Amino acid sequence: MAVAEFIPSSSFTKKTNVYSSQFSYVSAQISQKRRFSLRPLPRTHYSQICCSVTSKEVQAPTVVQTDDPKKKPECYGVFCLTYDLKAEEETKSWKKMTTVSVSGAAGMIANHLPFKLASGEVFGPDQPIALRLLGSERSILALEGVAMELEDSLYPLLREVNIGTDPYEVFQDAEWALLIGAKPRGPGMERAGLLDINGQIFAEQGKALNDVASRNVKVIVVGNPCNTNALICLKNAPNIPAKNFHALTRLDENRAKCQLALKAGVFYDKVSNVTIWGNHSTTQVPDFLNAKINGLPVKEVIKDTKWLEEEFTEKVQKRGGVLIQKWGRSSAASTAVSIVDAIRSLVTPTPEGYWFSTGVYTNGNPYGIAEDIVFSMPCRSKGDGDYELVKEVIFDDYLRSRIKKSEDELLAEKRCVAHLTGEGIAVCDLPGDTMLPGEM
Ligand SMILES: NC(=O)C1=CN([C@@H]2O[C@H](COP(=O)(O)OP(=O)(O)OC[C@H]3O[C@@H](n4cnc5c(N)ncnc54)[C@H](OP(=O)(O)O)[C@@H]3O)[C@@H](O)[C@H]2O)C=CC1
Ligand SMILES: O=C([O-])CC(=O)C(=O)O
Repeated sequence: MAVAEFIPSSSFTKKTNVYSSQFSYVSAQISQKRRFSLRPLPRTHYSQICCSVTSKEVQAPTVVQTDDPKKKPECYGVFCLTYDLKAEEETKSWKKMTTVSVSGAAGMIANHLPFKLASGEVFGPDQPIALRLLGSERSILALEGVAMELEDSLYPLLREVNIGTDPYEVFQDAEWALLIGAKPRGPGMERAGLLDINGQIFAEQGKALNDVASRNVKVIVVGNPCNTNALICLKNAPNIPAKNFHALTRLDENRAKCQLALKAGVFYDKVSNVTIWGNHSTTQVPDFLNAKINGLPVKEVIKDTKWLEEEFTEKVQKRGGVLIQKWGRSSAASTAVSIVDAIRSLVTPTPEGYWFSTGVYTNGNPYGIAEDIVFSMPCRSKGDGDYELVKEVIFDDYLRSRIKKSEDELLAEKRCVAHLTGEGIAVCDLPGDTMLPGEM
């Protein structure tokens, strides 16, 4: 019985490909519901199954005979393979496969992210996933390399890997779209130029998502400038709820937690309720007024207000830039970790009294922030992929004035990309200090 056609590694005939034999083999077995292997077998058994494969067919694995019949009750053929039956039991409790599309999949962040997604640490140990990786003509070989490494990692939950260069193919039925690919900034580059070039990418990808992704796809925009790119993306995807689009500001939240922990002399798990308000730029506002350390307001633990308003705030705002100076490239591993955190926060119920930051579409927000932009705000989730805004936050003049600055910046960015959001002619009047973290 032919259940899978083996595609040799490195063989790509179409723009989007199921990558290599391992994955086509595994997915074909799922659809056939074969008794003997509903998921990749444990390492020790894997080669046994592989070796029984002819060029066109997957055949039943060779039955393992016991030397001493007394040791094992009578069994017949495939029923001797008790470990496989156990595997079937395990996979029975698995959820339906979820499809995750990742753009910029051959870049630095993607060096880390797909492996975390495949490991089960993001969506859970019972959530099989299909990974669809988007690259370009210039990165297709590197993307093949990513797929090979995924293959060699033997992740049981990773059931399919596709790579491709056409977002209309790679985003097909995506339930999660992690949009990382964007042109990096260069020295002397005008901000407006960056918005325009990267904006085009997100306009195109928004259209593709609109046409082919799941109607309830959750989109996390990472590529900078992520807030306005997320706005462009959602405006080009009118058939997907605007609420489903996020700009990644979780890295900023994590950075802020780290700085507060350092100052207070506590481990960072004691720091909570840190909101990043506004833009993922140097106008972002790490909120120390509502944040907590060991359940107490930060200001009761760190009494140095000058430090909080000046040093702390600036440190978080400019952390990306300082890192670029040290590393010679922008944060990649910690960004991947923060994407994991951002997804987990949406697929896990937020514990009572806590919240997390994410950049979301302003549409009836309770804080008086301008509508129709993507603004980072405090959110909670029931764990269903959706979120609600947190109402129990307080403001003072300092916080309000800082939030206003970030709001002004985002409104200016929005005017600058009006041609990409279908709102007329672009007018770029960006304030002078709208450099992205890391822009030098
Ligand atoms: N929101 C946040 O917290 C953070 C955001 N970022 C942003 O994430 C993005 C990706 O970062 P990182 O993975 O380190 O970057 P890399 O330069 O390593 O990879 C970026 C990828 O983007 C793709 N890309 C798409 N369009 C273009 C284009 N026009 N020119 C050049 N490359 C393009 C490229 O892949 P291909 O050739 O396949 O298209 C490239 O591999 C950047 O915009 C970065 O600023 C980074 C850190 C934190
Ligand atoms: O500035 C960059 O390109 C990377 C970035 O967003 C960050 O590290 O926060």
